[in-house]
Formats: sequence, C-alpha cells, structure tokens
Amino acid sequence: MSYVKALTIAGSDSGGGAGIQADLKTFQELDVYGTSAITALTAQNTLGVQGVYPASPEALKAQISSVMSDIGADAVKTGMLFDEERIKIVADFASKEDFPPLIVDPVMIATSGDQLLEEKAEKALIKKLFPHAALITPNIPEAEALTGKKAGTLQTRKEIMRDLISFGAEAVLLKGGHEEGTDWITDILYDGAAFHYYHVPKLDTPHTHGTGCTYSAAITAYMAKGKALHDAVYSSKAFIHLALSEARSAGEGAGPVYHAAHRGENRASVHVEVEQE
Ligand SMILES: Nc1ncnc2c1ncn2[C@@H]1O[C@H](COP(=O)(O)OP(=O)(O)O)[C@@H](O)[C@H]1O
Ligand SMILES: Cc1ncc(COP(=O)(O)O)c(N)n1
Repeated sequence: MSYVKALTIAGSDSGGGAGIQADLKTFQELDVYGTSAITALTAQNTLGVQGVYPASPEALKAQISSVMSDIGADAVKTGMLFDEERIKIVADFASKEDFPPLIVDPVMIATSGDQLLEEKAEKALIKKLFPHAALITPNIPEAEALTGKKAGTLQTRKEIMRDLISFGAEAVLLKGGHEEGTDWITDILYDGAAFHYYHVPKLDTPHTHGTGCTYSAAITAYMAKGKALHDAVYSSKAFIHLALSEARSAGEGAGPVYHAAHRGENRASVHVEVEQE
C-alpha cells in the first residue's frame, strides 16, 4: 500500500503559519504525505517579512526532480514563486505529459503587505504557468492585478473570472476574504460552465496569517485523494473556515490559522449555490 502524496512548491515561512510550513501541516492533517520544493527562504513572523532569500534555480530544479523522479505526487501546488526564472522552472516540469493536477496559488503580497513575487513576473505567471493549472486561487487584489479590472460588483467579478480562465487554467477560485463592509464572505469557483458560490459568515478575527496557503493546500490534498474539484473546494472551505474560527495569537501580530481545528467537534456550515453559465 502506498501513501496519497502531494508536493508543495513554495516559500518557507520561518514563523510557521504560511508557505511550505502551512502546506505541510495541512497535508498531514488531511492524511496526505507531503513533500516540498523550496523557492525561497523568508525570515518572517506574525508582524511581517523581515527578509527574502531565494533558493538558487539549480536548487529548486533539483528538489522538484528528486521528489518527482522517486516519490511522485497525486497533486501539486505552488505558492510563493518569487520571480520569472523560478516560474519558468516550475512551468517546465508542469508541461510534462504525466504531471499531476496543478493548483496555482498566485501569491504576490503577504497579508502583512510584503512583496513575495516581483511585479514584472506577473506576466510569466499568466503565460507560462496558468495554462498548466487545474485551478488557480487568486484573492481579490491578486485577481485585480492579474486582469487590470476592479472587482467591485458581482458582474465585474464574473468578468474577471472569465478573463482569468481565458489565460488557460481549467478553473478559477476567486477568494472573497478581502471583501469590505459585508457580514458574509463569498468565494466563487468558475470552471467555464458554472459558477459555484460558497458563502460563510464573516469571522471577526485578526488571526488570518496563512489562510490562502492553508486553503489551497487543503484543496490540493483533497484532489490528491481523488475528490472532484467542486467537492475538494467545498471540503477545503469547511476546513479553512474552522481553522480561521479557532485561530489564536502566536506573536504580536496576525496569528496563524489553527490547522488542527477540524479534529474537534465543531463543524463549519458552508452555503453553496450553483449558477450555470
Ligand atoms: N474574516 C474572514 N471570515 C471568514 N472567512 C475568511 C475571512 N478572511 C478570509 N476568509 C477566507 O479565507 C480564505 C482565504 O481568503 P483570502 O483572505 O481572500 O486569501 P489570501 O489569504 O490569499 O489573501 C477564503 O476562503 C476566504 O473566504
Ligand atoms: C512564504 C510565504 N508564502 C506565502 C505567504 C502568504 O501568506 P498569507 O497571505 O496567507 O499570509 C507568506 N506570508 N509567506
């Protein structure tokens, strides 16, 4: 018998709440064997990013080769990719015929406001990596940066998602965590055929460090286990909502989500609506 396996290609967060650390914790919580290829080290805590130290291109290539040539993966996710050169390395692997489903979290700026992807690398993300993705998971500011459109209304959000799909990914999940002035938060999954809406009550917590990483890692884990995309998103939405609702402080700033929350008795209720294109 073999493990279900997932690979994360991302940056290391010394503070343990986001990046590679969040991904591996999430894989473990969901009973998936996690492997990693580190794109950059960050010196980081709950207050922000104090330093970024990219891994050499050779080191990145070698890590992915080592994992894929022996252990393999049932699904792969990307997080912080840092620059165009590293995006191209990942895209080269992802373009191989037997590469597993790829979930691309287009990490650009940390919750703390620190830059994790060079601005000029955004085009490479769109052109080189998105065409290989089973799913991309931008938050609202990332989706706006990638399309040059403002996500003010539902209509413009749908337009943005159509634009993002036109770059070549099979599906897009637009995360609503940055929505202001609402009591509800809605993430929208679009696969070119239907819009799936996932509504949850907005949580009043300052402890949101690592939400995006944890969410896309959960989706990757569920897809590695063979769930269909919308089921994987539904289960991951419940996982992240619970992890956020039980998040605590760790340092002086935004604390990390509580990856083990799903082990307890509490359950998250996620309201789903589906609308055909
Ligand atoms: N205050 C909140 N209450 C409930 N859900 C939230 C809250 N903030 C973020 N989320 C959820 O956490 C996940 C990550 O979203 P978001 O914060 O938009 O992305 P990122 O962490 O990449 O900036 C999404 O499912 C989003 O709906
Ligand atoms: C290494 C690394 N990767 C990604 C994020 C984004 O995390 P988030 O926006 O969820 O705080 C981060 N802060 N650090």
